[in-house]
This record gives sequence, structure tokens and C-alpha cells, in this order.
Amino acid sequence: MANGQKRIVIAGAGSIGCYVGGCLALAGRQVILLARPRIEAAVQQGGLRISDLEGRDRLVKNDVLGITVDPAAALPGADVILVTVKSRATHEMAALINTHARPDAVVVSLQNGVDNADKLRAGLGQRTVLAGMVPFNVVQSPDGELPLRVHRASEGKVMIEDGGRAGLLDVAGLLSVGGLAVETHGDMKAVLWGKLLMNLNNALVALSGLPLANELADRRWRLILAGQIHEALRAMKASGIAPARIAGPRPALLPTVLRLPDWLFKRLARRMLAIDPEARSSMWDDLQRGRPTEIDELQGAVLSLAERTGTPAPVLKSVTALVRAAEAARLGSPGLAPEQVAPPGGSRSG
Ligand SMILES: NC(=O)C1=CN([C@@H]2O[C@H](COP(=O)(O)OP(=O)(O)OC[C@H]3O[C@@H](n4cnc5c(N)ncnc54)[C@H](OP(=O)(O)O)[C@@H]3O)[C@@H](O)[C@H]2O)C=CC1
Ligand SMILES: CC(C)(CO)C(=O)C(=O)O
Repeated sequence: MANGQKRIVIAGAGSIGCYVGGCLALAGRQVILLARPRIEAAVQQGGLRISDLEGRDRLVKNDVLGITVDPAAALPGADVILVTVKSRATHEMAALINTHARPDAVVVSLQNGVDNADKLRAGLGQRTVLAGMVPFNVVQSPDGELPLRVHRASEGKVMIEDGGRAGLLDVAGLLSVGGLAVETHGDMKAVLWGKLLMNLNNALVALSGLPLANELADRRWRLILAGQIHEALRAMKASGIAPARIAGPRPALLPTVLRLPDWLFKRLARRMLAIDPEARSSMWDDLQRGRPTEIDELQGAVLSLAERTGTPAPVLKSVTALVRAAEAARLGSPGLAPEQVAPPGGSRSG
């Protein structure tokens, strides 16, 4: 079957799902978005605008893209299912896929966190499930703006597990289209832990409310991120986990590079700073929308390792507590200053 005849279902079309689905539809792939009513109504009314930091800006008309809120309509015809819900919704999505999708549909997790593919496998029996990793940020237009726009605000290749030819299907080839570079990787565990190191910054962006580029340009925030990464690297090492390099320096060098003075950091970490001024983090999106965050799957995953191995993690603990407080308050980003997150000197744990 040619790539254009395969049906790709985006299971949970929000920022990542709409961007990925939009790129695939623009390339002539058959795409169905399984979405919530807000996204469905917006796409039905105005289509989907796909843009990126390289200057691409295209409208996907609603007649070349299917969209529904009904899993029983979306999932039965799927050849490939891309799971793009937040980690808290993974179990629920696994149950929907299990009920409605064909047993030979290939399922790919495009989520942050280290165990979403395992959660899907646990709920999907014998089906092929591939872990994936999305390195870039996607900014979604404010509610009510038409057409709904999803903007890729940084760069990088999507990595997916090398599952051989899953059911004779070249999944990376099917998904690799304009605006969306996809490659396979032989060690997704390392990739996901490497990405998780980057994602420790999601909470700082969420707590500060600052755009990612501004936050990273401020050494006071970088010191807190360096403290978290330092703690995470210790816990990972004690657990026998070797994280892969994702963007910028090797994981072991990240704390040192982050602690450099601003002028030197800006020179050395140009790739890390190649970010659209509007980009923040998916955790900031969650606080703004009053939704639970992925703090348990990000900081929480490292805290579990730290607890098991007895390595100290004071910075991770204090960041986690602040995110939980902001989640409970449901007032959006609390707009904290770095000194409110970790006292000067306190971010140099260990
Ligand atoms: N945003 C980003 O820039 C990046 C995000 N990621 C990761 O990608 C994953 C997805 O993130 P993101 O796209 O930001 O998340 P979003 O919240 O924007 O998108 C997920 C969407 O799925 C919807 N959804 C949940 N359950 C269902 C269901 N049963 N049926 C239909 N729709 C459903 C959600 O609706 P509702 O909330 O109303 O339930 C939401 O609209 C996360 O793991 C995130 O960490 C990775 C890299 C960058
Ligand atoms: C791309 C990155 C690291 C930060 O924007 C992210 O994964 C997220 O927002 O969840």
C-alpha cells in the first residue's frame, strides 16, 4: 500500500498532534484528527494553519483533513496511530485504541516522559507500540483565533523506536514529510531520558511565565536548571541510565554550560537558543489552561530514581512542590522570580 493510502490517526490533537497531523496532510497523507470539541469546531470552521520558525506558513483546508471527537469514527480505519495526549491521558487513550482500532494498527507515542510507550503496551496487548520523542516546541494560537494556528517554534528531528519494519510498514518513512523530519533510533530509552533532562526546564518556564528564550538567557534560571540536571544525572547514573544527547552539549556537560556567564552561554549554546520568542513549554500551557501538568512524569520520574538510589534531589523537590501549588491554585503561571524557586546558592545541590 502506498504511503498516501495509509490512514494516520492523531489520537489527541492538541499542539503537537495538530502540527504533526497538519504537516502530514500537507504532504498528501490521509490524516484523521481525534480531538476535543474546541479543536474540532475551530478546524471545521477555518482549517488549520501550519507555520514554523523557518518561515513556512500554510493553510490545511478542512476538506483534506478529517476531524472528529468520536473514537469509534476515527480509530477503526487507522493503519498508524500517533498518540499525542498528555501523559495523564495515556491510559484512557490506550483503552480507546484497544476497543476501536484494528489489531494490526501500529501505535506510536509522541509524548514526553519515559514510560508512555510502556503504558500503551500494557493496555494494548500484542499490538506494535513504538516509543517516540518530539524535540521541538509547538505554540498554539489563542482560543478563538481562526484559523487555528500551530507554530513549530524550535527545531529538531523526531525520533522513533526502530521497530524493524513494523508489520512491513516503514513508519519513519511514512511520517517524514516537509516540516517534520523523522528518524529511527536504536536506543529510545536513552533518547527519552535525554529529552527528560531538557524537560526539567518546562517547570521553570511554567513557574516564571517567561518565554523559553528569555528564561534561558537569564543565568539565575539556568542555575536552577543546572541544579535539577545535576541531581538528575546523579540519580540516572546510580540507576545505570545513560541519557542520550538531544540538543546542544552532551548531558554530562549540561550543568557546566548552563552555569556559564550569559555572554559565554549565548555564544556556546546557539542551538539551544534557536527558539521563537513566543515559545514557552507544554507545562506552561497546562497551568494557563488550569489542567494538571506532567510534573509526575518529568520531575517525578527522576525523584523516583533518586529515592530508590538514595541520591539527593532538593532542587527537584522544591520545583515540584511549587508546580503542585500552582496546579492546585488554578490561576495560571504564578510568575515567580528565580529567587522564589531556589534561593541563590541553593540550586547548586551536591
Ligand atoms: N507542546 C509542545 O510544544 C510539546 C509537547 N510535547 C509532549 O507532547 C505531548 C502532547 O502535548 P501537547 O500537544 O502540548 O498537548 P495538548 O494538551 O495541546 O494536546 C493534547 C490534546 O489531546 C486532547 N485529548 C485528551 N484526551 C482525548 C481523547 N480521549 N479524545 C480526544 N482528544 C483528547 C486534549 O484535550 P483536553 O486537554 O481537553 O483533554 C488536548 O487537546 C505531551 O506529552 C507533551 O509533553 C513534546 C514536545 C513539545
Ligand atoms: C520542546 C520542549 C523541550 C520545550 O518547549 C518541550 O518538550 C515541551 O514544551 O514540552
